[in-house]
Amino acid sequence: MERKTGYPPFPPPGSIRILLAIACTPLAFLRRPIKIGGMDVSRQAEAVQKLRDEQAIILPSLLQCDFGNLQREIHSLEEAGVRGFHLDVMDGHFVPNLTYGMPIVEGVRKLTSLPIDVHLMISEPAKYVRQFADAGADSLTVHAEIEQDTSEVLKMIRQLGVGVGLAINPATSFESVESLLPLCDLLLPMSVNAGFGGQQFNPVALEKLRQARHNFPDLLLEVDGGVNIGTIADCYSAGATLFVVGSAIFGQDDYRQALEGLTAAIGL
Ligand SMILES: O=C(CO)[C@@H](O)[C@H](O)COP(=O)(O)O
Ligand SMILES: [Co+2]
Repeated sequence: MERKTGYPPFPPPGSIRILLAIACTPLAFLRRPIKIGGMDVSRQAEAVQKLRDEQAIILPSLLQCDFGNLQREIHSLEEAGVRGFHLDVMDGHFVPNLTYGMPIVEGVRKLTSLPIDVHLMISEPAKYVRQFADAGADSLTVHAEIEQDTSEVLKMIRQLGVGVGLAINPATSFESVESLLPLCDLLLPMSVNAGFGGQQFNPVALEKLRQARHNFPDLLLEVDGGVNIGTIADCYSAGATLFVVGSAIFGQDDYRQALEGLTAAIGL
C-alpha cells in the first residue's frame, strides 16, 4: 500500500515556498509556536523529530524504577545516556494491572527535558488524552483494541500537538490497523501482552515491524516487552528504532553498562 505523505506533488508557488522554508527551520520552532487550524504543531514537530533524530533510541520503561527516588532515577538514567523515557499508564480495566496517571507524567516532566513517551493501556483514552498532553507527554500511544473509535482518538491526539502512536497487542494483526497508520507518527507492535513488565519476548512483533517498515517507510516503529540483549538485534533488523526496555535496565545495578550492552547488541 502506498503511503499518503500529505506533501504536495510539486513545489508550491514561490511565496508559499518561502513561508514554508522559514517555518520549517529548527530555530523558527524554538522561537514561536506555529498554529495551523488552531493546532500548535511546533511541539509535535519537535517531539517527533527528537525521536526520529537517531538510528536507535532506548526508552527505559519506568514501571520498575524506584518511585521513592524518582529524581535520582531520572538523573542516573540521563547520566547513563538515555535519550527519552517511556511511561506505562494502566487502568486496571483495559489491562489487569493498575499503575499511575497524570501526576507522575507531570512529575517526570519537571525532572527532564528529554522526550516522554506515554503508553496508555486504558479503556477510555479519549477522556484523558488532553490531560496527559497538558501534563507534559511528548507522544501518546493508544491501543487499537480499545472499544472507543480508535481513529477519533488518534485525531484528538493530533489536535493536541503531541506525537500520535498506535499500539497493537500480539493477537492483533498488522492488516487490521493498516488503514489507521496514515493518522499516526508511531506504531508499537507489542512483543508481550500489554499489562506487566518482565514478560518474555514474543517474536510475533517482528513480522509486524517488517510489514510496517515496508509499507510505511516514514513511520516511527517502537517495540515494547521483553526487549533485552538477546532480542533487541532482531527488532532493529526488522525496522524498529525505538526500544522500550524495563527489566533489562532496572534488573541491573549499572544503568550505563546495561545501555551499552543493548546498543552494542545492535552494533551501534
Ligand atoms: O508496556 C509494557 C508492559 O505492558 C512495558 O513498557 C513494560 O514495562 C516493559 O518491561 P520489560 O518487558 O522490558 O520488562
Ligand atoms: Co509500555
